[in-house]
Amino acid sequence: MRLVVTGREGQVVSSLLEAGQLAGVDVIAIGRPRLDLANPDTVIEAIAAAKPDIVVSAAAYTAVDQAEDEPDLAFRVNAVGAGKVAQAAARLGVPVIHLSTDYVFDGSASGDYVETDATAPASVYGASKLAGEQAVAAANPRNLILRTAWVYSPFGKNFVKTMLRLAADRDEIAVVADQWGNPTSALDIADAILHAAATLHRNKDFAAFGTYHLAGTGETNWSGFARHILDTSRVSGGPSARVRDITTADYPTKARRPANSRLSSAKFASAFGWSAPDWRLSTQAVVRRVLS
Ligand SMILES: NC(=O)C1=CN([C@@H]2O[C@H](COP(=O)(O)OP(=O)(O)OC[C@H]3O[C@@H](n4cnc5c(N)ncnc54)[C@H](O)[C@@H]3O)[C@@H](O)[C@H]2O)C=CC1
Repeated sequence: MRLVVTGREGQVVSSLLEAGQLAGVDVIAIGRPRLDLANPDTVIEAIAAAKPDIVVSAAAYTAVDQAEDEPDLAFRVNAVGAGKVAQAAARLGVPVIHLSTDYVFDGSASGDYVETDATAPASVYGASKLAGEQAVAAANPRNLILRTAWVYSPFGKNFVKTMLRLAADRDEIAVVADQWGNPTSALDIADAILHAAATLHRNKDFAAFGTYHLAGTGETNWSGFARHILDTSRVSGGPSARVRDITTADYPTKARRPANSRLSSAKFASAFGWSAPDWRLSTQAVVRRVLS
C-alpha cells in the first residue's frame, strides 16, 4: 500500500512518515514548492506523479489567529487547495483521507459533538476548514473526512512543547480553564490513518465513506492539559511550573475558540475497530519523547 500525504513537516505528516516506516507501509510526503495548496494548479500533477493507492490530505493553513487577517489565503489553502487534492485522488480512482477540525463547531453544545451535529464555525480558520470538507466531499465520493482536535506531537509547534519551553524559565504559567476538548496525539492520528487506509485498501467494496470524529479518549480543559504535561515532566526530571487557571476573557485572542469542542469518536471506533488511548497516556509518551 502506498500512501501519498500532502505537506512535508507538519505534525501529522511527520507522524505518518514515522508510523509508515515502522509498519512497512510506503508513505510519500509532498509539499511546497512541488505541491503548493495556495497554488492549486500544482496539486493534480504532483499527486499523480507520486502514484498513490490512497491520498492523505494533511497539509493545511493552521495559524488560527493569523487566519483572521488572511482569510483569502486561508480559504485558498484549506478550501480550494483541499478540494484539488480530493479531485486529484478522484482522477486516479483512489480514495482521499482528509483531516478537518473541531473548530467547525461553535462550542455551544453541552455534550460531545457527533458527526451529524450542525456546524457553525466561530473563526475564519474553522470556516475555511468547513469549506474544505465540502470541497473534498464534492470532488471525491470516496472520502473519509476525519475531524480531529487539540493536536500535539514530538514534531513542529504545539501546546506540549510550548508548556515545556515556558516551564523552563517561569515559576507559574496562566492557562485558560474554560475551554474543553480532547487532546489528540498526532502519533495516534497516524496510527488511526494507517488503520483506516488498510481497511479501504483491503476492502474494495468499502461503502462507509463520509465524516468521522477522531480524537483522544477522555476530556479536559487547557489548564488540566497543562498540569498533566508539567506533572509528567517533573517526575521525568524535566522542567515544571505552577499552573494558574484563567478564563478566555483574561486571554483575548484574535480568533474566537469554542468553549466546548469535545468530539465523540464512537463512529470511527465502530467502523474501523480503532480508538485512541486515554489522552493522559498519549500525553505522557510525547512529553517523555520531547524531554529525551
Ligand atoms: N494542530 C491542531 O491542533 C489541529 C489540526 N487539525 C488539522 O489536522 C491537519 C494536520 O495538522 P498539523 O499536522 O497539526 O498541522 P501543522 O501546522 O503541523 O502542519 C501543516 C502542514 O501543512 C503544510 N502547508 C501549509 N501551507 C501549505 C501550502 N500552501 N501548500 C502545501 N503545504 C502547506 C505545512 O508546511 C505543514 O507541513 C490539518 O488539516 C489541520 O487543519 C485539526 C484540528 C486541530
